[in-house]
Amino acid sequence: MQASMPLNAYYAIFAACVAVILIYRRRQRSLNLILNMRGPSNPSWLFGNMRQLMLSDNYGDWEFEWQKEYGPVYRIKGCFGQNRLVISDPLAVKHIINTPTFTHPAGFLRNAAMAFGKSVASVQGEDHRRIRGAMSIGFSAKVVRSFVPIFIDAARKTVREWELLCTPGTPSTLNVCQLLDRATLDIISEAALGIHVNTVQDPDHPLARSHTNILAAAFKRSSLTILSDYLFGFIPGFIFNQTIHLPIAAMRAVSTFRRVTEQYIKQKTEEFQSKGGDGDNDLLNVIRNGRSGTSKMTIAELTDQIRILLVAGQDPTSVVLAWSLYWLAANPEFQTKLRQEIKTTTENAGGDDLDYDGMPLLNALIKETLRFHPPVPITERIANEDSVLPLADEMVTSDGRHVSQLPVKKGQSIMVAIASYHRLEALWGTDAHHFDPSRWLEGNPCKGNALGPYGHLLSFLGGPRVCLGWRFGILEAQAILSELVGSFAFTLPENSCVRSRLSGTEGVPFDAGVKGLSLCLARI
Ligand code: HEM
Repeated sequence: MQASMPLNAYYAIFAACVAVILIYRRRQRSLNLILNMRGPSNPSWLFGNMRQLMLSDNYGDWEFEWQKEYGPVYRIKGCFGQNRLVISDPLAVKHIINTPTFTHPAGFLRNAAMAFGKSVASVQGEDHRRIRGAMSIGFSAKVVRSFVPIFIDAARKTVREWELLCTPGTPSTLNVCQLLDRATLDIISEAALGIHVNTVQDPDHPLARSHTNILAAAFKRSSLTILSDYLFGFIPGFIFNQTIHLPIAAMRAVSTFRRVTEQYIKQKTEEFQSKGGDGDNDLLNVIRNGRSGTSKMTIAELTDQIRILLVAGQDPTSVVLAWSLYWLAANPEFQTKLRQEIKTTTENAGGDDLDYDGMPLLNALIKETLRFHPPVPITERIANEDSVLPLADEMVTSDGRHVSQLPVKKGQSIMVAIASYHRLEALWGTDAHHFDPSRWLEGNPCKGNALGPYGHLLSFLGGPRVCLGWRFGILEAQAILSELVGSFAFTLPENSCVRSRLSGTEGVPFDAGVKGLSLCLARI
């Protein structure tokens, strides 16, 4: 016979169980700092805060407000309730970009591998060190300087095309992005491969068409791409690799780009061999001839590197040029002074190469543009093992604790907030949210240590995966802007309504809701 327990005892046991669960969960919560971090409320279980972050009307609308409210380290929600960290704290960023524990997410690496092959952007560890080591010879200051005539030639062709499009004597409104995109594509095709595609004058070159299509496919941003970027990381590799055969525009664009680039590189290689190993001074040849021994790349590997250069080396520079022209149009006084600086420097050079680094206004404009509109405003990393992030400033948790370091678990997603880092008032001053190139005229305006290679900016990231082409991009922007600003006066059209929107990984200008930038041009 069963002994019966009084009802009160059941209630007592039930209450005790609930208390144990609550205490356990509370203890777990207090042990897992991420759950106790402050951050915005979650508007959707499916998308979390990702649509606010990635699809906002003006890049940073939400992110900069969150930073103001929660500081340089906070938690947002990703898809399906995932916890993500958003970090602009200088010490934590330095740790993340310099420590091999933190790598690109699997989805990014697979996408990059599918589009470009085994390129420097999609490999890790020893492979990355070897390929980067072999490529770096093509990006020394000396080699990059040898490309200046290519930069100037493309800029002058752009000037001529704009002249044809403008009505003589009156300012004409043009979408400047179209020709900036083509000029930067002409430059990278010639510098990387020695091929004159001349899309500034004829956009219908097969390489240009395949390039445009792959960018269009890769750079779409929507709720669907937010979900697919997240889910792709979970698909087994052998299934993911089959998606290339799907009959959709994006996959057709990838296959065509791979095929077309392969044809051109094969043709260049045959030329190179027929000349007994001698050839043009393009990156393909410089890198091919550069190293011996274990760091030497096979032809297949070289092909993959040229593919990534054609994309990574074109779009961000075009974005910097577009935003620079936008801010010049918005700041006529600065524009006039810059034009005078270009004129004086050109006269002093007397036909020799311009000393671009000796032009304070030009460099102030480029640095402020890179600060205010870093072409890559945010980049994701995953912790591949448990780790502890040091923090420059103490973080306050939602239960009021002050912590000076943040433990992160293996698998944690971290958004390195490049654009937010550039808006930290502690580093850049209380006017960090204002575009003001003059801040660069009296020494370096950043109150912290340099994390990246240029101007204390994070625009090129830093550490072992620092942008390979940062010198190339800066010199290209210097040369092209000198030509364009020396030839045209730029003003904003009436009712100009330009926003920065995320397209792929980049914050590009959108004018009245459409990708591009309309400016009024008048020939000087
Ligand atoms: C002003 C223009 C540019 C900006 C702001 C820029 C920015 C960046 C950033 C932020 C990264 C790191 C992305 C990440 O890890 O998430 C990167 C990587 C890279 N960039 Fe640039 N970039 C520019 C121009 C160029 C140019 C002109 C080239 C080549 C000619 C280039 C080639 C590369 C390559 C190959 C990588 C991958 C490096 C690696 O993973 O080791 N970039 N760039």
